[in-house]
Amino acid sequence: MLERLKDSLVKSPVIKRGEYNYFIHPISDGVPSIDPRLVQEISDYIERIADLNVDTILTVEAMGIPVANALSLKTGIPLTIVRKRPYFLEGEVELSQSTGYSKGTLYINGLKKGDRVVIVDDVVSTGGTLLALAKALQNMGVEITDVISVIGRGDGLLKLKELGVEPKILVTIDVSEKGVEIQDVFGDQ
Ligand SMILES: O=P(O)(O)OC[C@H]1O[C@H](OP(=O)(O)OP(=O)(O)O)[C@H](O)[C@@H]1O
Ligand code: HPA
Repeated sequence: MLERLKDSLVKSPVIKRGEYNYFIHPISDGVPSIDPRLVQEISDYIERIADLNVDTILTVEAMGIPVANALSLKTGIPLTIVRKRPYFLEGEVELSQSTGYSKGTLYINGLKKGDRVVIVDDVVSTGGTLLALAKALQNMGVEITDVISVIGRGDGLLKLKELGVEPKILVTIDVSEKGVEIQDVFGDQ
Protein backbone atom coordinates (compact mmCIF):
# COMPACT_ATOMS: atom_id res chain seq x y z
CA MET A 1 0.00 0.00 0.00
CA LEU A 2 1.30 3.47 -0.96
CA GLU A 3 4.54 1.81 -2.10
CA ARG A 4 5.62 4.60 -4.42
CA LEU A 5 5.05 7.20 -1.71
CA LYS A 6 7.00 5.22 0.91
CA ASP A 7 9.88 4.40 -1.47
CA SER A 8 10.23 8.00 -2.59
CA LEU A 9 10.04 9.40 0.95
CA VAL A 10 12.99 7.39 2.27
CA LYS A 11 15.07 8.70 -0.63
CA SER A 12 14.34 12.37 0.23
CA PRO A 13 17.32 14.62 0.90
CA VAL A 14 17.17 16.65 4.13
CA ILE A 15 18.45 20.22 4.40
CA LYS A 16 18.51 22.74 7.25
CA ARG A 17 16.12 25.68 7.19
CA GLY A 18 17.32 27.43 10.33
CA GLU A 19 17.05 24.75 13.01
CA TYR A 20 14.38 22.86 11.07
CA ASN A 21 15.26 19.62 9.28
CA TYR A 22 13.46 20.09 5.98
CA PHE A 23 12.93 17.06 3.70
CA ILE A 24 12.67 17.67 -0.04
CA HIS A 25 10.15 15.53 -1.92
CA PRO A 26 8.17 15.79 -5.19
CA ILE A 27 4.81 15.98 -3.39
CA SER A 28 5.84 18.64 -0.86
CA ASP A 29 8.16 20.66 -3.10
CA GLY A 30 7.70 19.68 -6.75
CA VAL A 31 11.42 18.83 -6.54
CA PRO A 32 12.55 16.60 -8.14
CA SER A 33 9.83 16.22 -10.80
CA ILE A 34 6.47 14.73 -9.85
CA ASP A 35 5.85 11.24 -11.29
CA PRO A 36 2.16 11.15 -12.31
CA ARG A 37 1.93 7.55 -11.06
CA LEU A 38 2.78 8.82 -7.58
CA VAL A 39 -0.02 11.39 -7.65
CA GLN A 40 -2.34 8.70 -9.05
CA GLU A 41 -1.50 6.31 -6.18
CA ILE A 42 -2.11 9.04 -3.60
CA SER A 43 -5.36 10.38 -5.07
CA ASP A 44 -6.74 6.82 -5.51
CA TYR A 45 -6.03 6.18 -1.84
CA ILE A 46 -7.58 9.46 -0.66
CA GLU A 47 -10.70 8.73 -2.70
CA ARG A 48 -11.07 5.46 -0.74
CA ILE A 49 -10.57 6.84 2.77
CA ALA A 50 -12.00 10.39 2.75
CA ASP A 51 -15.56 11.58 3.36
CA LEU A 52 -16.16 13.19 -0.02
CA ASN A 53 -19.78 14.16 0.58
CA VAL A 54 -18.70 17.78 0.12
CA ASP A 55 -19.26 20.90 -1.96
CA THR A 56 -15.56 21.41 -2.59
CA ILE A 57 -12.06 20.09 -2.01
CA LEU A 58 -10.05 22.73 -0.14
CA THR A 59 -6.29 22.98 -0.39
CA VAL A 60 -3.55 25.48 0.43
CA GLU A 61 -1.22 27.09 -2.13
CA ALA A 62 1.18 25.87 -3.37
CA MET A 63 2.01 22.23 -2.80
CA GLY A 64 -1.41 20.95 -1.78
CA ILE A 65 -2.51 21.68 -5.33
CA PRO A 66 -1.13 18.71 -7.36
CA VAL A 67 -2.81 16.06 -5.19
CA ALA A 68 -6.01 18.05 -4.55
CA ASN A 69 -6.34 18.75 -8.26
CA ALA A 70 -5.91 15.07 -9.12
CA LEU A 71 -8.67 14.22 -6.64
CA SER A 72 -10.89 16.90 -8.14
CA LEU A 73 -10.38 15.49 -11.65
CA LYS A 74 -11.13 11.93 -10.46
CA THR A 75 -14.27 12.82 -8.51
CA GLY A 76 -15.67 15.83 -10.37
CA ILE A 77 -15.71 17.77 -7.07
CA PRO A 78 -14.67 21.44 -7.47
CA LEU A 79 -11.36 22.63 -6.09
CA THR A 80 -10.94 25.68 -3.84
CA ILE A 81 -7.43 27.02 -3.23
CA VAL A 82 -6.51 29.04 -0.14
CA ARG A 83 -4.11 31.64 -1.54
CA LYS A 84 -1.13 33.55 -0.17
CA ARG A 85 -2.26 36.82 -1.73
CA PRO A 86 -5.40 38.90 -1.18
CA TYR A 87 -8.09 39.54 -3.80
CA PHE A 88 -10.13 42.06 -1.73
CA LEU A 89 -13.39 40.35 -2.69
CA GLU A 90 -16.45 40.56 -0.46
CA GLY A 91 -16.35 37.76 2.12
CA GLU A 92 -12.59 37.19 1.84
CA VAL A 93 -11.23 35.79 5.11
CA GLU A 94 -7.64 36.46 6.18
CA LEU A 95 -5.65 34.21 8.53
CA SER A 96 -2.09 34.01 9.78
CA GLN A 97 -0.04 30.97 8.86
CA SER A 98 2.95 29.80 10.83
CA THR A 99 5.09 26.77 9.95
CA GLY A 100 8.39 25.45 11.38
CA TYR A 101 10.34 27.73 9.03
CA SER A 102 8.07 30.55 7.83
CA LYS A 103 5.25 32.93 8.67
CA GLY A 104 2.70 34.41 6.28
CA THR A 105 -0.89 35.29 5.57
CA LEU A 106 -3.50 33.11 3.86
CA TYR A 107 -6.73 34.25 2.21
CA ILE A 108 -9.91 32.21 1.81
CA ASN A 109 -12.31 33.09 -0.99
CA GLY A 110 -15.32 31.34 -2.46
CA LEU A 111 -16.73 29.69 0.67
CA LYS A 112 -19.86 30.50 2.64
CA LYS A 113 -21.59 29.40 5.84
CA GLY A 114 -23.00 25.89 5.55
CA ASP A 115 -20.56 24.73 2.85
CA ARG A 116 -19.04 21.31 3.37
CA VAL A 117 -15.34 20.88 2.59
CA VAL A 118 -12.67 18.21 2.73
CA ILE A 119 -9.20 19.67 3.36
CA VAL A 120 -6.35 18.08 1.40
CA ASP A 121 -2.76 19.21 1.95
CA ASP A 122 0.69 17.79 1.26
CA VAL A 123 2.32 17.99 4.71
CA VAL A 124 1.33 18.54 8.33
CA SER A 125 4.29 19.33 10.58
CA THR A 126 3.85 21.86 13.39
CA GLY A 127 0.13 21.92 12.53
CA GLY A 128 0.29 25.74 12.33
CA THR A 129 -1.25 25.91 8.86
CA LEU A 130 -4.09 23.43 9.37
CA LEU A 131 -4.86 24.74 12.86
CA ALA A 132 -5.28 28.32 11.63
CA LEU A 133 -7.27 27.14 8.62
CA ALA A 134 -9.59 24.87 10.61
CA LYS A 135 -10.25 27.66 13.15
CA ALA A 136 -11.06 30.16 10.38
CA LEU A 137 -13.41 27.70 8.68
CA GLN A 138 -15.16 26.91 11.97
CA ASN A 139 -15.67 30.67 12.54
CA MET A 140 -17.12 30.99 9.04
CA GLY A 141 -19.59 28.16 9.72
CA VAL A 142 -17.99 25.93 7.10
CA GLU A 143 -18.21 22.21 7.89
CA ILE A 144 -15.05 20.12 7.55
CA THR A 145 -15.86 16.49 6.72
CA ASP A 146 -12.25 15.29 6.78
CA VAL A 147 -8.69 16.59 6.89
CA ILE A 148 -6.25 14.63 4.76
CA SER A 149 -2.50 15.16 4.70
CA VAL A 150 -0.32 13.03 2.45
CA ILE A 151 2.67 13.27 4.79
CA GLY A 152 2.80 13.87 8.56
CA ARG A 153 5.75 14.67 10.78
CA GLY A 154 6.27 16.31 14.16
CA ASP A 155 3.74 17.04 16.87
CA GLY A 156 1.21 19.11 14.92
CA LEU A 157 -1.34 16.34 15.09
CA LEU A 158 -1.77 16.73 18.84
CA LYS A 159 -2.69 20.42 18.46
CA LEU A 160 -5.23 19.59 15.80
CA LYS A 161 -6.84 16.90 17.93
CA GLU A 162 -7.37 19.52 20.68
CA LEU A 163 -9.48 21.46 18.19
CA GLY A 164 -11.55 18.36 17.47
CA VAL A 165 -9.87 17.84 14.11
CA GLU A 166 -8.46 14.35 13.55
CA PRO A 167 -6.46 14.38 10.32
CA LYS A 168 -5.94 11.25 8.25
CA ILE A 169 -2.22 11.10 7.53
CA LEU A 170 -1.27 8.74 4.72
CA VAL A 171 2.37 8.29 5.76
CA THR A 172 3.90 9.51 9.02
CA ILE A 173 7.66 10.09 8.96
CA ASP A 174 10.52 11.03 11.22
CA VAL A 175 12.99 13.54 9.77
CA SER A 176 16.50 13.93 11.13
CA GLU A 177 19.81 15.14 9.75
CA LYS A 178 20.41 11.52 8.69
CA GLY A 179 17.31 11.38 6.50
CA VAL A 180 13.67 10.27 6.46
CA GLU A 181 12.28 7.19 8.21
CA ILE A 182 8.75 5.81 7.82
CA GLN A 183 6.92 5.57 11.15
CA ASP A 184 3.35 4.77 10.21
CA VAL A 185 1.08 4.16 7.23
CA PHE A 186 -2.65 4.93 7.39
CA GLY A 187 -4.71 1.76 7.54
CA ASP A 188 -1.73 -0.54 8.23
CA GLN A 189 -2.61 -1.38 11.87
O1 LIG B 1 2.20 21.99 9.73
P1 LIG B 1 2.98 23.20 9.29
O2 LIG B 1 4.19 23.46 10.11
O3 LIG B 1 2.09 24.41 9.19
O4 LIG B 1 3.55 22.90 7.81
C1 LIG B 1 2.74 22.44 6.76
C2 LIG B 1 2.60 23.44 5.67
O5 LIG B 1 3.89 23.77 5.13
C3 LIG B 1 3.86 23.65 3.72
O6 LIG B 1 3.45 24.86 3.15
P2 LIG B 1 4.37 26.10 2.83
O7 LIG B 1 3.78 27.28 3.52
O8 LIG B 1 5.81 25.79 3.06
O9 LIG B 1 4.10 26.37 1.30
P3 LIG B 1 4.28 25.58 -0.05
O10 LIG B 1 3.12 24.64 -0.13
O11 LIG B 1 4.20 26.69 -1.03
O12 LIG B 1 5.62 24.85 -0.03
C4 LIG B 1 2.80 22.59 3.47
O13 LIG B 1 2.26 22.71 2.17
C5 LIG B 1 1.78 22.84 4.53
O14 LIG B 1 0.76 23.73 4.10
O1 HPA C 1 10.16 19.36 5.87
C1 HPA C 1 9.29 19.75 5.02
N1 HPA C 1 9.46 19.55 3.69
C2 HPA C 1 8.55 19.97 2.78
N2 HPA C 1 7.44 20.62 3.10
C3 HPA C 1 7.21 20.85 4.40
N3 HPA C 1 6.17 21.47 5.01
C4 HPA C 1 6.40 21.44 6.32
N4 HPA C 1 7.58 20.80 6.60
C5 HPA C 1 8.10 20.43 5.39
